[in-house]
Amino acid sequence: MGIEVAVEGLTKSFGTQTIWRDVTLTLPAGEVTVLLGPSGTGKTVFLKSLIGLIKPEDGTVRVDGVDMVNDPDRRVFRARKRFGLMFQDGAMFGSLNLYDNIAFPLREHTRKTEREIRRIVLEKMDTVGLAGEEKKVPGQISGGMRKRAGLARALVMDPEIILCDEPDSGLDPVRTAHLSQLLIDVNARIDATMLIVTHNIEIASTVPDNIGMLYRRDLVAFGPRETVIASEDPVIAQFLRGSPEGPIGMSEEKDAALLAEEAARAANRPRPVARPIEIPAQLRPSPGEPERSGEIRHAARVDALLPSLPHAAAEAIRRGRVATAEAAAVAAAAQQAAAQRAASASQPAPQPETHPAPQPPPLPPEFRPPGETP
Ligand SMILES: Nc1ncnc2c1ncn2[C@@H]1O[C@H](COP(=O)(O)OP(=O)(O)OP(=O)(O)O)[C@@H](O)[C@H]1O
Repeated sequence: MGIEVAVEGLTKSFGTQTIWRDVTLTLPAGEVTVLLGPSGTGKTVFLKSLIGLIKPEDGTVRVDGVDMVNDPDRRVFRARKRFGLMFQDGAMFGSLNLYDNIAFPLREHTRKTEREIRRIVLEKMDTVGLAGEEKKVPGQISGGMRKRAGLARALVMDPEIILCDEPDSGLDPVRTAHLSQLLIDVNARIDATMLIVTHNIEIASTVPDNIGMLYRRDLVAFGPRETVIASEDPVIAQFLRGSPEGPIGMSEEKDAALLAEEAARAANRPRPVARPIEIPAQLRPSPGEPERSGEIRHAARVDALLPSLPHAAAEAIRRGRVATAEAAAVAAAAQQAAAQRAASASQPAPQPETHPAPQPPPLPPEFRPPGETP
């Protein structure tokens, strides 16, 4: 089970350069959170601050009673073992094969026997789809495999919190989609609290329970994925659309002259037709994986927020949930059909059978379309 990470009033500078100030957020236990932000806004610095590798000047990061910013090194070092870290480049030792790279934290930080280490390493390599690749060295494998090896290494110490720094960097869209699914499956299996730093809008809109965004030295958004995607804030909307138009410029922020020029250009264009907000379905665990308990807790929090949201956002959340439930029903039907095919292939005389169509989970009353009864 994952544990909560509570960040309060965190401020970090290097010399005269303020990276971010007064950042307050909570990574809810067992949920997946994505941290977005233009390049150079200090996302990696934030990850390093959570594990006490970088010390902010102000604020606290509390992990089960330990303050990773202000407590003595001994306590911070012990608490750091509860984190699993997946670095951008995989951070593999080039001279060690994958097995030894993944075994490294166990040999370094535990007194486990080689037999126990072998069991754990092979299990984690299997989890990330690298079974049989133990002897390869990092130079012999693709970027996607290196990422998965990095994830396997992050998992060997049974972390309660997993931090992933740009897990998708350098990956093609198909491998990024596989990695997204893998992260969701890992979350379903071990219920760890996860924080993923990424620029990838597809990951941000379909993977996490929560989204945070850093911009101009502030945390400008933090909340459930649905409410952030439905936000009308121009910075968030521009980032999620990946559009050059808006307050975010080439060097993080645009100057006033450029913004005024853009506004004048926009005023001369016909107004675009307002489109309804769309909240994509969230990825679900693969068939055979457990349900994510983080997802259930997250849904309850979103329910509590609904009455305070603008009508359009609440409606978009309702449609998003219907889409997620429909996607789940389609996946369940496909799984059932595959199981039927497998069963009939092994039977000499298949019997025709009828099955009721899978039902999506019931929606809470405020999500039901008008006139629909449960
Ligand atoms: N140890 C350090 N000493 C001085 N400045 C640093 C240090 N580490 C990071 N910085 C500065 O902090 C700023 C934020 O860096 P960081 O790598 O956290 O940004 P980021 O949001 O992760 O960027 P990207 O999305 O491009 O990876 C940069 O200006 C960087 O130069």
